[in-house]
Amino acid sequence: MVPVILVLNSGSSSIKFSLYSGKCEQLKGQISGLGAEPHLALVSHASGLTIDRNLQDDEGTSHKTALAALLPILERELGGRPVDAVGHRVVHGGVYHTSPLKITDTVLQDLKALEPLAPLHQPHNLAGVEAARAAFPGALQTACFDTAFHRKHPWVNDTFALPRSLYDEGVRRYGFHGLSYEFICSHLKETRPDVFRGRVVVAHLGNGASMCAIRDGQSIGSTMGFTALDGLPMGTRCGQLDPGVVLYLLTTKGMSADAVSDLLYKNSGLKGLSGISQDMRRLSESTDPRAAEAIDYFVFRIRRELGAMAAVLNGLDTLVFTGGIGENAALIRKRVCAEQDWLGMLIDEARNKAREEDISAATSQIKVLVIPTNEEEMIRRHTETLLKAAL
Ligand SMILES: Nc1ncnc2c1ncn2[C@@H]1O[C@H](COP(=O)(O)OP(=O)(O)O)[C@@H](O)[C@H]1O
Ligand SMILES: CC(=O)OP(=O)(O)O
Ligand SMILES: [Mg+2]
Repeated sequence: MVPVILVLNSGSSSIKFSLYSGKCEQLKGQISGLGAEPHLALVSHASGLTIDRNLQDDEGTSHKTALAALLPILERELGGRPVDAVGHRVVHGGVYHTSPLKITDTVLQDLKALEPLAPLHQPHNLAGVEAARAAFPGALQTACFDTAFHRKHPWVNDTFALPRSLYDEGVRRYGFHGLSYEFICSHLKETRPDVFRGRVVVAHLGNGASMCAIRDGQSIGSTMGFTALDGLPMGTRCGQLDPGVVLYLLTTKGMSADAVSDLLYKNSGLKGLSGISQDMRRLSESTDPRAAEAIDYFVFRIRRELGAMAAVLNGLDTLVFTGGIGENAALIRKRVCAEQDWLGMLIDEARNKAREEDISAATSQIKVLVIPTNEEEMIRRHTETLLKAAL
């Protein structure tokens, strides 16, 4: 029998979901704007059902209520067919979870303990697990980790220069967006094996944003660290920060730990710098100079990290853009790739605007690609493997 697999990717303000019959995607959608302007968009390739509507107040207040609104729709779509497995994106797997696994009560407890290290994601990921366990009690539940892809990166990229005891207790540079990087690698391996074997930097630029240096499909290093706060500035997260700033906020300004956490996770990044929005589309359309400055900083940090990664990789063969901004914002791609003569990197304006997969100019020494990521498909593959192993 072809297995039915549901994938849930619960993010900071959204729930992305896909329903598969075997390898075939049957339905895909997302609930966005949770807690603000919740919206449900869904397309079923199987039944032709499309939904594109705002959620009612009581449906969109939290991840839990949104899932409760979604589940009857999925059940109708399934028409009585049981769900064999539910695959979940779990952002933080800590030191020990280095590959996808079946969720048991013990695993769930373990993952809950990591909530403080990913407060924007982990509680929502696990709320998704609990909702799915209640709705589909017979189904295998799996956790697929954002951190797993990076666990074999070199020690120099895994550690901070802190006393060893902290490393030993798990204060490490984990790195995130691993399911996205894994998907990009599998796409490259299949369609461009020469590129796959080379020196690759992937820029996953979405509401959360990070970059990863990759060789032979292996993570060499990434911009995110112990938490998903580090590295590039994001929609609402600060990115790289002198830890002295945190000490200043706590001591001189007397802020509470919760207030500092809110500041760094929810009110910094593009939102904090612009004072307007966390949304790149809105900032790009704005004439406010603060919006332009927020974008300047975003682009500056990407270029800086690209230089650092090219140095670590001893050169660069390919740059890949992905994520909501990487896939859709031609102007950001153009600005990241402008004046990169030292790298010999040049993009073709027309191809960039048309969002072709290969946007490099004919004379460019570096390939520049735009590849839509698919974290849900990666979770499906892992879940299918675990399902087969469980039979
Ligand atoms: N056409 C576009 N131009 C610029 N930014 C865009 C465009 N489409 C989407 N984005 C941006 O992509 C970001 C969301 O990326 P996404 O990867 O979907 O986020 P998440 O991290 O929540 O999965 C938002 O900042 C949004 O404004
Ligand atoms: C890890 C992370 O930042 O995820 P997202 O991009 O979904 O916010
Ligand atoms: Mg994302």
